[in-house]
Amino acid sequence: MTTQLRQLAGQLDSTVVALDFDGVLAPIVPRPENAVALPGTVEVLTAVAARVAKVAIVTGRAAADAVRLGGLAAVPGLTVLGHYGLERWEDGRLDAPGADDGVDVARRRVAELAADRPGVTVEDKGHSVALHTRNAPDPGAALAELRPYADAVAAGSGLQVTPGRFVLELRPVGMDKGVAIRSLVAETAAAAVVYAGDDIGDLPAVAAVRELAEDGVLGLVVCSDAEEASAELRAAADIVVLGPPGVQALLRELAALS
Ligand SMILES: O=P(O)(O)OC[C@H]1O[C@H](O[C@H]2O[C@H](CO)[C@@H](O)[C@H](O)[C@H]2O)[C@H](O)[C@@H](O)[C@@H]1O
Repeated sequence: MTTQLRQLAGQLDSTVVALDFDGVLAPIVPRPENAVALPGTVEVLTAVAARVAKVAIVTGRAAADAVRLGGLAAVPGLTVLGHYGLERWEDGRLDAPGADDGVDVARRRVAELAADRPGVTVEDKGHSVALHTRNAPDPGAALAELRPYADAVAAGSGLQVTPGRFVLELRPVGMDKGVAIRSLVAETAAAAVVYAGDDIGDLPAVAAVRELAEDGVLGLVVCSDAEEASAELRAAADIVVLGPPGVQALLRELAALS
């Protein structure tokens, strides 16, 4: 048994378990549309959901995409917060905001940026657009070269840039995974929260877990590690496991906690 998990014994029924999708439940693959949750994900999430106050997926993906790619509709009581918390999916029902004019502007500019850069692709997520460089000849160099252009497009369209694993996301301001975590804890009146992530976009969730601890909410941060995982998140984590298989093993331990 992972030592840190023992702290949750006796209060699992007032614990929120919140998990990122890509790199945490789903192994990273070259093309976003081909990502799928690791086999066994639905089963382990179902087992955890039966023990805790709430299991939630908090993702940069559109909520419906994460549900579809993960087969997550089969998990009873699951909440999926998409677009870093802008969207909420529950029981097959999706609450989402209206279209953002800034995203419409950015969509056109981002397509122009990708057009003359080999291997750079655009993921249009509706409420945000992402520039992916994983398939460029030098993904890191392409990301660095594109960053100032993405910043300028975001500034001109009232959006923010969230960098990630060979990706630059242009998305509305005002929402992040920290806001999402605080809402989940408040609405469940949770005494403990576990958050698992791997990337820069997860850092606000880590900050929220630490702030909640000051109010007496027990917090555990899990890093789903990989060479490209956020070094800051790895350093801040209470538990470091190796990628989605490591996360799944940890969730199995959590579900079996007595
Ligand atoms: O918050 P998350 O659930 O971690 O989502 C973050 C972004 O993940 C996806 O991109 C990443 O995964 C892709 C599939 O494995 C990979 O090809 C890409 O290089 C990664 O950056 C997703 O495509 C984005 O929309 C998410 O925001």
